[in-house]
Amino acid sequence: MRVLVVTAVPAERDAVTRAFGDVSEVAVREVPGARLHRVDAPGGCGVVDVLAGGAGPAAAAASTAFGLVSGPYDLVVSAGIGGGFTPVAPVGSLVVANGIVAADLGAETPEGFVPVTGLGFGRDRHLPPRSLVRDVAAATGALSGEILTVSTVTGSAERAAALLAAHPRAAAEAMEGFGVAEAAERTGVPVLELRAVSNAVGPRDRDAWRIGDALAALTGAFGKLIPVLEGWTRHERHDS
Ligand SMILES: O=C(O)c1cccc(C(=O)CC[C@H]2O[C@@H](n3cnc4c(=O)[nH]cnc43)[C@H](O)[C@@H]2O)c1
Repeated sequence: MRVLVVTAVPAERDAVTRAFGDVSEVAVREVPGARLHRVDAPGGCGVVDVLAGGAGPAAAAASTAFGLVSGPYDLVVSAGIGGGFTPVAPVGSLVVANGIVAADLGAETPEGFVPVTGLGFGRDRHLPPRSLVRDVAAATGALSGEILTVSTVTGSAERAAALLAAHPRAAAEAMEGFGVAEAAERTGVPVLELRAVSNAVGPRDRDAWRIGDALAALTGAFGKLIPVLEGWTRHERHDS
């Protein structure tokens, strides 16, 4: 099993690698355009490469594309902290995406926001494998829902309400998932997005972000994830 995990910042990357042991013992591999932190999956069942690719969908897409060069990979995971929509995804909870949605990719019109698909081109969502989402949710306790990819962190109740009106199945928002998925899709590699909720989506209150708790939840989730990913890549990848 070979998995590429893409986070935004080094603190998130280290929260992932910490699930596999001492961060100081992680092997660093430089590949053109990306720096991979490689850990051995428990039980000798493969490798997990973790990449802090930068914030936002463009940085995420570019760094994922470079990271994929060192493949082949069975799966790409967009992971990190994120904002949770209240009351579905409270601070400290985990969300696994059953849809990775580009929430602000489109056009404003007199009738409201229209996604690129409504304009007749592009795509505005990627769908992770259903059986994998189900198994990851069961193993980690994550709830499954749509995770919105936004270029601007939501900072008002009005914007949160508008996003929910446009995407009623949204559970969380973050800034990289759609970019990671766009790169993965171009090489035919399945994608997953997993977020630990650090803050509520709504009026900006940076002091209320529980980043440490969310990073700890991310570490805990990855500790439970590997047997699921290993089973899925071995048995189910081709029929889900
Ligand atoms: O300051 C720190 O110590 C620190 C440690 C880890 C991560 C951070 C970040 O700021 C990560 C930025 C990353 O987080 C996602 N995120 C988190 N909350 C939201 C949100 O409400 N709306 C959108 N994105 C969110 C996002 O993917 C950022 O790239 C800081």
